[in-house]
Amino acid sequence: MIEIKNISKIYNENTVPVQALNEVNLRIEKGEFTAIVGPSGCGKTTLLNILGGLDTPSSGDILIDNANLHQRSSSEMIAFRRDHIGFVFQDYSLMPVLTARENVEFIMELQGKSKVERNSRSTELLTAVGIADKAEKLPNQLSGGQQQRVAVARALASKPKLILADEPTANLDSKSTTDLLDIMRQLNEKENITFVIATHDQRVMDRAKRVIRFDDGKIIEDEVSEKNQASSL
Ligand SMILES: Nc1ncnc2c1ncn2[C@@H]1O[C@H](COP(=O)(O)OP(=O)(O)OP(=O)(O)O)[C@@H](O)[C@H]1O
Repeated sequence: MIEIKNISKIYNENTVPVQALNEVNLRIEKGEFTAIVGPSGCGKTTLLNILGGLDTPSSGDILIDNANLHQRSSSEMIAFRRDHIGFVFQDYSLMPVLTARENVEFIMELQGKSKVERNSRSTELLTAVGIADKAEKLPNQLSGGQQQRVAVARALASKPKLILADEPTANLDSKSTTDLLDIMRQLNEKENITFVIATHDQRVMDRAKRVIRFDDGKIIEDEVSEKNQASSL
């Protein structure tokens, strides 16, 4: 599904260029639940940003379902991201003036979906992440764990094939982390959504089907966990 071919990224903004990714090759199949791990600065966020079309590689190609991601024009890229990729960030990144429901529905509004359709989908998603009763609350009326659940529901609103999550559990307590991982794994199993998660969190690694370890912009280990495949859920 996703083929990362010889991707390198060099940041030239400072006097000394930084090579964040160094000829990375990787194939991620549909339905994977993959953790990208490694020390701070090893290139995890850079990889996710390039995979999500938020940043461009210095060289190399990314193919998603055989189509070259970065050969799109900027308007095509915006539409592709909106329709096919969901993002979950460490700081939740919810819009503070919108309720949980409105945050979830925002992308559907951009897609031109009717109010009835938006409402039914947001109810379904907020129920799936266990906070339907908080639909009319603003983000600052919710706990961190609840806000991250809204962020996951929002990421799913456009029915994406791929969710990219950057340190989604970094600000969560243990119970919220377990709950969030349960929700993400269930979505992965039931709807075959591919998850790629950059993380330092051992609890995420323990639940991942595959753990890819980076160091200094390169893959140094790529391990599939037999115990975390679907049958063990
Ligand atoms: N916009 C930028 N300009 C210059 N250098 C950058 C930029 N973004 C990242 N870098 C550098 O690229 C390297 C990889 O950064 P990246 O954020 O991808 O690492 P990371 O593995 O996600 O780190 P962390 O775990 O701390 O989030 C680091 O050396 C970082 O300082």
